Amino acid sequence: MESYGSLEKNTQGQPDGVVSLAKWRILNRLHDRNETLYYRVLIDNIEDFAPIIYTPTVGLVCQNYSGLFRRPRGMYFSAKDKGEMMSMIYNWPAQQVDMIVLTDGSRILGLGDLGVQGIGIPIGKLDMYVAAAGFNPQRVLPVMLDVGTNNQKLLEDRLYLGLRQPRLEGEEYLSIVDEFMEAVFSRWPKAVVQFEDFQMKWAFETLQRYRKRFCMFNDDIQGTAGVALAGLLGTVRAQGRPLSDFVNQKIVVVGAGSAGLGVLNMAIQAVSRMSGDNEGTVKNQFFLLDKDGLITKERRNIDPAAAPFAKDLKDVEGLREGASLVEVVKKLKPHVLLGLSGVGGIFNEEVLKAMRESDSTKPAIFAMSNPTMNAECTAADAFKHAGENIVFASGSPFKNVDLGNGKVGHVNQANNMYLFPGIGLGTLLSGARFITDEMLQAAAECLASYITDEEIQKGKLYPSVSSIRCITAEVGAAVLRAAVAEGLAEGHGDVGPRELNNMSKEETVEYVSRSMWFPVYSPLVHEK
Ligand SMILES: NC(=O)C1=CN([C@@H]2O[C@H](COP(=O)(O)OP(=O)(O)OC[C@H]3O[C@@H](n4cnc5c(N)ncnc54)[C@H](O)[C@@H]3O)[C@@H](O)[C@H]2O)C=CC1
Ligand SMILES: CC(=O)C(=O)O
Ligand SMILES: [Mg+2]
Repeated sequence: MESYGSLEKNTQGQPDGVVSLAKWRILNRLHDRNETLYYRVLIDNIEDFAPIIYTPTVGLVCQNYSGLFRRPRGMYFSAKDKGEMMSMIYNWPAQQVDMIVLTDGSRILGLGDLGVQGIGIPIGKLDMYVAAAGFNPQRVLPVMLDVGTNNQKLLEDRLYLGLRQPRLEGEEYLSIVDEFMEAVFSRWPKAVVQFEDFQMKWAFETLQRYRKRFCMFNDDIQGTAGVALAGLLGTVRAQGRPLSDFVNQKIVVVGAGSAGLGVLNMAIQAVSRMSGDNEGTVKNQFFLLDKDGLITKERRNIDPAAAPFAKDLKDVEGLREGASLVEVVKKLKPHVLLGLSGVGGIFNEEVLKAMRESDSTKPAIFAMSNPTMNAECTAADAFKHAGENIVFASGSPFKNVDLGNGKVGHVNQANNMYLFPGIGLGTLLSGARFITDEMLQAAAECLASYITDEEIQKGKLYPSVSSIRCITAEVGAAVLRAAVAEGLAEGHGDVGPRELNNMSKEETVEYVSRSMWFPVYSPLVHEK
């Protein structure tokens, strides 16, 4: 910590990226040298270190990974390993693996295709699994599926570590993922696999293909959706309205990719539960834009995944197919503007100023894209242009904004890190063979109810990252109980389904907390 502190002192005035990378190097070296100590300092300083081992710095690390690479971490399965993956999995030295985070590097944060350099993301996510959910670091596995890259710059970079070929497509691609999944679950049938940062077409396709066969989820689609839903419910409370008023909120979602569509799907399920209406009739309050503007039924070649959310022109009077973001905001005066576009700065001054006319007493602005450069707007700009009355959340951390006269604009971090550790841990301890919508919904509802009315009044939608272990214990317990309620829990270790079933809510939280690994040095000589 002294070394870390003196680095901060000695690098004053240097560009942020240089300083953050230097910090990452210090932590990475410690990770390689002494795992126990690494996780202890991570847990004790999670609020300060999360921005280094996770977003935003992890994005910069991935962009430079081939140059930063010193020692291998995780496992790489390349297209050339076809037919060998079972042997490779059985060669992994750990007896038991509980949690795997898997990527193919095709959409790393908002940074696009980074090929095998994307391995930084599974490593960072699993660091959060250890820090937040107490997974034993000996039992987690970061995985890169190297199916090539379409990033020309990387293909030409002499330091690039991955296969120098265009990405596999179609059946060839799927056969690699199939082989990997079958190999993993034949050795570790009780493992949980998180799909992370796959480009949209494969994110949806693999989720559909595996979710009823294997214990897996897609964090960008499902984890993000739960965090966003919890934040959206918080904004209703922030307006002093009952939760049932959620059905009346006008919500503009910018970005029709895996994350944006995941959020819409989950939010619509929530509205239809609240209103008792079926999903077909509750879509009116949601508006979706992609790079070509407002998506309506007039859209040619509409993506099938976005089609259910396309607007009928008669329902958006005064707007046209492909209307720009500023046109949409001016016309609709939405309660919430939520960005998952990956495009930095698209909530520009004009758009933010238009939010001043919002129909909400407390308009909400969610700039959820990562890393910081890709955020739809900065926190300072949001409070400056949209007004001091807003609630604000971003995917990567920003400092709270000084509004003068002792007033502070609170910055929330709307990031799936609030949920994925609990989804993974709750699922593992439940022993469920797959992850259902009900389990994910329980996770989102748990997070939404974690925050008090008093905190909401201060503009807080999510609890502090420093209490991430407590949050994860609650979320994990909620997921576990949902699995029990659905009759899916088969138990874990010595704790069988009957015991799980008999646990009260408090006992379940206690059980989840007790199951968390904590970094202490294990004695080399045991007491006699
Ligand atoms: N805060 C969080 O927890 C999470 C944040 N994200 C972030 O969300 C972003 C998007 O992720 P995915 O949905 O997986 O990507 P994606 O590539 O599947 O989708 C991006 C979408 O944005 C749209 N888009 C591009 N330019 C646009 C523009 N100028 N105006 C409006 N829409 C535009 C595209 O048409 C596409 O629909 C990334 O930056 C990622 O880091 C993703 C998951 C979780
Ligand atoms: C946070 C995250 O999963 C993403 O930006 O992709
Ligand atoms: Mg992601």
